[in-house]
Amino acid sequence: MNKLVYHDDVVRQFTLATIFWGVIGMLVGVILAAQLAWPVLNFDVPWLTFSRLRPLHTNAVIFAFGGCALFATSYYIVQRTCHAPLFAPKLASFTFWGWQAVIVLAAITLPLGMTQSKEYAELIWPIDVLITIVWVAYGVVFFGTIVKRKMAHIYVANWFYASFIITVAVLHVVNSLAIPVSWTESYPVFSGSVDAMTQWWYGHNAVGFFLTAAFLGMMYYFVPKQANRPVYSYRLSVVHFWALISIYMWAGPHHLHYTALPDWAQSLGMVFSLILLAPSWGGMINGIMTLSGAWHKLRDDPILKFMIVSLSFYGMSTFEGPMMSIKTVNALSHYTDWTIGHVHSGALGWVAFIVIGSVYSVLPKLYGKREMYSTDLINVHFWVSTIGVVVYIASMWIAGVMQGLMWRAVNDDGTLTYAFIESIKATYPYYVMRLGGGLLFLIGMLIMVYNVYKTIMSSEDAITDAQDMGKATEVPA
Ligand code: HEM
Ligand code: HEM
Ligand SMILES: [Cu+2]
Repeated sequence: MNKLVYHDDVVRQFTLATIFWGVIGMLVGVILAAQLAWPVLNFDVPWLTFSRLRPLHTNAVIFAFGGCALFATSYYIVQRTCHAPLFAPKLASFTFWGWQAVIVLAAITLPLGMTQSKEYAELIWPIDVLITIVWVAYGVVFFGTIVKRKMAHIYVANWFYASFIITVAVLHVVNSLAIPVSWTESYPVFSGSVDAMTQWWYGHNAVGFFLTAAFLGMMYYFVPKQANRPVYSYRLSVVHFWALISIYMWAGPHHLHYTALPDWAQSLGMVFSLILLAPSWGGMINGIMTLSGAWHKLRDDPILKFMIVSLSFYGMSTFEGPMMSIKTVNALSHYTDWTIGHVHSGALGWVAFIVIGSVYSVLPKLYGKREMYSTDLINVHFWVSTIGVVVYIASMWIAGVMQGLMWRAVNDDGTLTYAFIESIKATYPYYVMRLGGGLLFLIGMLIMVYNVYKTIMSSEDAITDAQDMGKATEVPA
C-alpha cells in the first residue's frame, strides 16, 4: 500500500490534554463532593465557594476532558477511515492551542465569579467568541479531511462526529446570543420562558450531541477495533443514527416540567424523551453485540471491559432518562440528588469509561509501542473506577428518592412532616459515601497517569510507523 503519513502530533497533544484535564476536573468534583458534606470547606473565600467551583467542574469535565478526547479521537479516526491525512494540519494545531486557551480562560474567569449564569454555557461573551472561532476551524479540518478522502464510503463513526460538530456550532451560537455591555458583562437577547426554553434546548442537546452522539462515534471505531470484530449491524448503526439525531432535538422541555413553559411543550418533551429510548438502545445493543462470538475476550482484556461496561451504563442512563422525563416521576426526582445520580451514571459510567477505554487502546499506537506498560494496572483501574461509579450513583439514588419522599410527606392535618433541614441532615451520610466513590474514581485516573507515563517512556519494542498504519487503516466494518 501507499505510504500515508498521518498528522498525529495534534492527536497526541489532545490525548495527553484529555488525561490532564480529566484529573483536574475530577479533582474539583471531589472537592465539591467534600464541600457538600462539610460546608466549612468553602473556607469563606469567594473563589473557593461551591457556587463558583461547580461550573468550573462541569466545564472542566465536559468541555476540557470530554472535548479534548473528542478532538483527539475524531482527528485520529477521520484520517484512518478516510485514508487521508488531516486537511490543514496547521489549522488543526490552532484548534489545539485555541481550545486550551478557552479552558484556561474558563479556569480563571469562573472562580472570579464572571458568568452568564446559563448552565453549561456560563462563559462570558469574549470566550464565547473564541469558542466559535476554534469550532469553525475544527469543522474546516474535519470536513476538509472527509472531502479529501480516498474512498467513496464514509465510515459511520464520522457521521456521529459530523453531526456533533454541526449541531454544537448551532446550539452554541444561538444560545449565546447576547448584547455585550462591557468586556465581562452582557444581556441575553431572549427573555422569560423563551430564554429558558432556548437554554434547555441547548442544554439537553449538549447532552445529546456533546456527551452522546460524539462518544458513539468513538465507540463505533474503538469497540470493533479492540474486539477485532466488525460492527454487529451496520444497518442498525445508520438507522439509529438518523433516529437519534432527529428525536434528541425535541426532548429539551423535560428540563422545564411544571414551569411557566406551555403545558403542551412539556408534554411534547416528555413524549420525545420516551421515544428516545429506542435509538439509544439501538446504539447500546449494536456496541455490545459487536462482541458476540468473542465474549471470551472480556476475560483477559480490561480495555474491552471498560468499553462494555461503558455501554451498559449508556443503556442504563438512557433508560433512566426517559423515566425521569415522565411528569409524575419528575415531580419526585426534580431538585433532588436523583438527577445528580443520573448525570454521573451518564458522565462517569458512559462518557468517562468510553474515553478511558479508547485512550488505553490508542495510546500505545500513538507512541509506537505494542501495548500499554501494564495490563494489570488497567485491570486495577477498571475495578477501582467501577466500584467508584457504583458507590457514587447508588448513594445519589437513595439520597434523591429519600429527599423527594421527605419533601412531599404531609401529616393528616395537611402540614409538612419534615422541615427542609431535616432532609439535608438525612442526606449527610450519602454525601460522604459519594465522596468515597468520587475519590476512588480519581485514584483510578491517577493509576492511568502512571501507566501512560511508563508507556511513553518505555524503550521496549517500538513498532514502526508503517506496521502501525497497516493495522490502523483496516477498520473491521
Ligand atoms: C434517552 C436519553 C436521556 C433522557 C430522555 C434524559 C432525560 C433527563 C431528564 C428527564 C433529566 C432531569 C431533568 C430535571 O428534572 O431537571 C435529565 C437530567 C440530566 N441528564 Fe439526562 N437523559 C438522557 C440521557 C442522558 C445521558 C446519556 C447523559 C450524560 C451523558 C445525561 C445527562 C444529563 C444531565 C447533565 C442532566 C442534568 C441537567 C441539569 O443540569 O439540570 N442524560 N435527563
Ligand atoms: C471523580 C469524579 C467526579 C466527582 C467526584 C463529581 C462530583 C460532582 C459534584 C459533587 C457535583 C455537584 C452536585 C450538586 O450540585 O449537588 C457534580 C456536578 C456535575 N458533574 Fe460531576 N463529578 C465527577 C465527574 C464528572 C464527570 C467525568 C462529568 C462529565 C463528563 C461530570 C459532570 C457533571 C455535571 C454535568 C454536573 C452538574 C449536574 C447537574 O446540574 O444536574 N462529573 N459533580
Ligand atoms: Cu435532557
